[in-house]
Amino acid sequence: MTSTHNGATPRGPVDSSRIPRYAGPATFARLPRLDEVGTADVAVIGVPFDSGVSYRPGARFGGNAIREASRLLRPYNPAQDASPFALAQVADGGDVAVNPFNIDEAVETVEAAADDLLGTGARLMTLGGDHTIALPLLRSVAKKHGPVALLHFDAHLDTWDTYFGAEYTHGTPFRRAVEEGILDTSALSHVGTRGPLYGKQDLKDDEKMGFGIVTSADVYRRGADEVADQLRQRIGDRPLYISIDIDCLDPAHAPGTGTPEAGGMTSRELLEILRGLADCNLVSADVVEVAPAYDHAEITSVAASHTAYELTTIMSRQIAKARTQ
Ligand SMILES: N=C(N)NCCCC(=O)O
Ligand SMILES: [Zn+2]
Ligand SMILES: [Zn+2]
Repeated sequence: MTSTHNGATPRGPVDSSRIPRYAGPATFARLPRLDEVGTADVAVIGVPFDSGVSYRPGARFGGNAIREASRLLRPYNPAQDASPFALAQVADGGDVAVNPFNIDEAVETVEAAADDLLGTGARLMTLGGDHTIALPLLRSVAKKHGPVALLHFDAHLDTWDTYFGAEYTHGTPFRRAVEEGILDTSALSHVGTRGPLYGKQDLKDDEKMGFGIVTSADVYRRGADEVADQLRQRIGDRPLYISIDIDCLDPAHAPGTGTPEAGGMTSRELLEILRGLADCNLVSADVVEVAPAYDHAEITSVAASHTAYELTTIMSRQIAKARTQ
């Protein structure tokens, strides 16, 4: 049996063969709460914040919708041949209580919460929230690891400058992050990019910041395996942060989001690309922009819960591997 960093056997999810999976309060994958286990190797947290959006609001409800949709996740992940919740202690740290009326303060609160959790040795699996929250999360991760490689799955670049004069919005986190020097600009990629822009300059600015782009059409034409291989080569063994805007998926696969764009990836393509990155040094990740009010039959939150499950599995495998070295 594997042990956690404090030597204990990981406490896993509620046993769904004894307690029906639809019963009781929803934590991610029916895992224990962080306060029930003390510390965790991977802390799943929610950030109920959507004051940075440019179009439809509602991502403040995303974290809890993902938790609800994650009740059906099972403990063994055949795609990565791993039992993520036995390899490492994964626990649900609840929500960060962020100010909905003051974006600057909310950004500070998220950074401080991430500092606290990363300080305990945990990696973070954050459930958003709008994409604004990636900036404070990256700040915190960079304090620990130095500038990190970034894989950004999104229909949008999110490297725009300001909206209505505001610097911290869901369309601007990665420009701020590059300006602050918290990203390793030799390993930055957008995946799933598509849709109309404000002008051609958007792409030129983005390229100058160091980003490579794998469009949604590239994924379709070249296939998930080839894309994952190329990304893996670019990332190497650098500390990696993965930020997943659920609108990287086609609206057919993720209707419940704030700024939908036609022509996106399938959930199968996204999951397969992630599985192809299983050996990368994933230090933390987020899944954001799930807006349940626009969802149908939990299509979006089911896709998001499986996405977070793959990311959590990658981290748990890495943690277990590091322990045996
Ligand atoms: N991060 C997300 N989802 N969207 C950014 C879109 C910014 C815009 O409306 O131009
Ligand atoms: Zn987006
Ligand atoms: Zn985004």
